[in-house]
Amino acid sequence: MTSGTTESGREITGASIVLDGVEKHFRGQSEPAVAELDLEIAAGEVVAFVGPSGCGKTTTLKMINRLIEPTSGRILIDGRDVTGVNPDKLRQSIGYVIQSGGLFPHWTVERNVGAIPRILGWDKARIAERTEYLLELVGLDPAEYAHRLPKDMSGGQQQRVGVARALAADPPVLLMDEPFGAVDPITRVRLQDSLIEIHKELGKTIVVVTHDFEEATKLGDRVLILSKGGHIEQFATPAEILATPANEFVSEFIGSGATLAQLSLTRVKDTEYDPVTTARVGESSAAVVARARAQGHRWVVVVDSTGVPIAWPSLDEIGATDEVAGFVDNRLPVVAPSSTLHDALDQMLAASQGGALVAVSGGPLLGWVRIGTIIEVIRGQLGDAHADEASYVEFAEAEAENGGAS
Ligand SMILES: Nc1ncnc2c1ncn2[C@@H]1O[C@H](COP(=O)(O)OP(=O)(O)OP(=O)(O)O)[C@@H](O)[C@H]1O
Repeated sequence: MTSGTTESGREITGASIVLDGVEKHFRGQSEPAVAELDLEIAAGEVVAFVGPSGCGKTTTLKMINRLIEPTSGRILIDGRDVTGVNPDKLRQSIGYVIQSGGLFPHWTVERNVGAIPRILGWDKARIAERTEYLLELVGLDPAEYAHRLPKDMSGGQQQRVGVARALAADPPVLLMDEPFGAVDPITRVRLQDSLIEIHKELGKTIVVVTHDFEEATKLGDRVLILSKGGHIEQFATPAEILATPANEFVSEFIGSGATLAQLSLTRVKDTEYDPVTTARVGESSAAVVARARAQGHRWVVVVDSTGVPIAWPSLDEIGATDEVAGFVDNRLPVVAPSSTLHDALDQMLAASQGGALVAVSGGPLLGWVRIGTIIEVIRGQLGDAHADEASYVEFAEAEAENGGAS
């Protein structure tokens, strides 16, 4: 395992992955699914594989943990050739997450997460401690979820358990095959944000296969664009790919998604937040209104006992009852600092609000970001070179004027 720190000072616990002339020729097929692929992924890096259907993304991913045996070539993890290693042993050291979660439906969450540590012979106390840590890491309260069955959880929650399970034995590498492909768009954004947080915390090497170029630009430090036969068209940072597509294939592939992907290059944390007045359920409404007025705020954010925002009422709405009500607004636009500007705009427009609250998942409320702030950033990004995209800005501005919390 490689040690050291990233630019942000985080410890790298991931391992490098090298594919050296790797090829997969399925029996009965005239062409190889993946031909002579050379690829180097640095320790602690997140790499997203994208490309048209059938280009060999999944085959390449599954060769890394040898769920698919390469026909030829070498695969090195942390410098060690793993093509001759016992595949079961190898898979215990590489986390793997698939689209549907792949959980055992009749096992509790706790049992699912502890599956590999049990095979590795960990004692019960160590497994219990690790499970609790991991459930918290993926944003699930252990007290509430450890004893649940996957069938009694939402798709997004099951995916969180899938990630916890994949990380159970602290593998240096995490492979993910369309991990968020089967959940609704809002859950998808939250799961992406959680993955970014987890990566920041753990510094693993992550390889993620996705159909969605925008998701690739959001998650990947670098994006690998493949064409048929696992041919590399471009392997570069999202910004590089958008600024200088390597060839016509890449330009066409990113084509209509390019504008949205531009918005994905800037994160909410790169913009300015405005402060909010918060209120607790049951507090005196008059005191809350006075506090908000003193700050010049026309809205307050009601938070639950753990500090998680639950509603964003106006002062008139707050003043309608003596005490702050515990109403939970299920459409509340909340984004994480790692969310992209595109995620933030989506949330605002879906909620018909002129802003979105910024909160670390399950953590403190940091403030709110105005649609106007985002529009300014987009304007700067698009510049004059993309005058036609101005219509998107106008659309967003019109939405902002039509109402919401700005
Ligand atoms: N088990 C198999 N036997 C024979 N051919 C296979 C097998 N698995 C994949 N292939 C073929 O290999 C090629 C690459 O498939 P692969 O699943 O890796 O593509 P992909 O890029 O992940 O596609 P998608 O985005 O549709 O999942 C395809 O032509 C596919 O039909």
